[in-house]
Amino acid sequence: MKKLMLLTTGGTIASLEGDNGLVPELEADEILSYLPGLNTLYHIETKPLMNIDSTNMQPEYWGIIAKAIYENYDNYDGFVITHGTDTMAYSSAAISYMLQSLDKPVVITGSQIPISFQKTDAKKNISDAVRFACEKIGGVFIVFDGRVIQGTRAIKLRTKSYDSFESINYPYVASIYGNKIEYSNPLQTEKKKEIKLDTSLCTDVSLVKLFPGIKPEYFDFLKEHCQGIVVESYGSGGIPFHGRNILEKLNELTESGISVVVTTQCLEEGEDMEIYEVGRKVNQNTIIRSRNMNTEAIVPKLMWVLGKTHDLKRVKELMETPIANDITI
Ligand SMILES: NC(=O)C[C@H](N)C(=O)O
Repeated sequence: MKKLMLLTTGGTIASLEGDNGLVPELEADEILSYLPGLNTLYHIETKPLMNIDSTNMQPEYWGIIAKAIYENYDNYDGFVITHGTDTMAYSSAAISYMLQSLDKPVVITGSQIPISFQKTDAKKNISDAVRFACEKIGGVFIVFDGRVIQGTRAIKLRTKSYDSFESINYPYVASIYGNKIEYSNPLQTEKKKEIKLDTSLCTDVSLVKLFPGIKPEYFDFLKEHCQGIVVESYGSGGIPFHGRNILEKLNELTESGISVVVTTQCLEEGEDMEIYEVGRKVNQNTIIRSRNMNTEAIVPKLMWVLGKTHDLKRVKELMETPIANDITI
């Protein structure tokens, strides 16, 4: 019988109706009690870590989750984390950076409807997550509505539907049909690896979504408060220089030692700053290219990289190096 650890952090899945809306209340064992059959198939031990709506997730809590897995790694065949959906994609990416060289599955799941409700997606999602946590595959994954998504590639696309999560610029790792798992690509045999934990972060990071008319002065404020800035530009990755000159501001930021990553507001296909003048004018030697990473991965990756170095060249190198399948071009 496979031995798994269930770590709980809160979210809708653990919520009850309170006087003021849904609040995470259920403890790990209470969640499992809704799925009595699971204990006959798997040996599951529980570890409650926190009980929060994931809207309240903080970067420091990612480290708590990663450490808990690291400390228990040798004693289990796989790990399941229950988590709210709102910031699940950020957490799955962050844990993918903090915990590397995994040769066992770390599976994050949650639900759109509490497990305590009559009609709920929670039971299916936990059953699927537990099933996938028994696989011989290493890495961090989100399992939701029968889809297995690489931890660095997920976004929450829908606020209410069961198929809330999508995999961006990367195929689903697998699909789950009851007890059957269908992989999108043949599984590579995993070599025994030495798990690595690195939870250091610099949280002085900002995310800016460009819009026509955005004030350059906004970046003066960020210069005083940030070590790293992610700019969600438009389309293939251009930065405006007419009228309100944002390009000039980004150059000022990098000159003062701040790391600037350019990505795109388009969800699919990533940036390609080679195509247009508005992209080519961006200084490719200093500005960090995000290629086809998604924002939910770029933000925690930048915090994680800045936790190691503030040297602009080194930050650029690390950010542009694929980790846990986060970049494929
Ligand atoms: N479906 C959910 O889990 C949403 C909830 N607000 C959370 O992220 O914790």
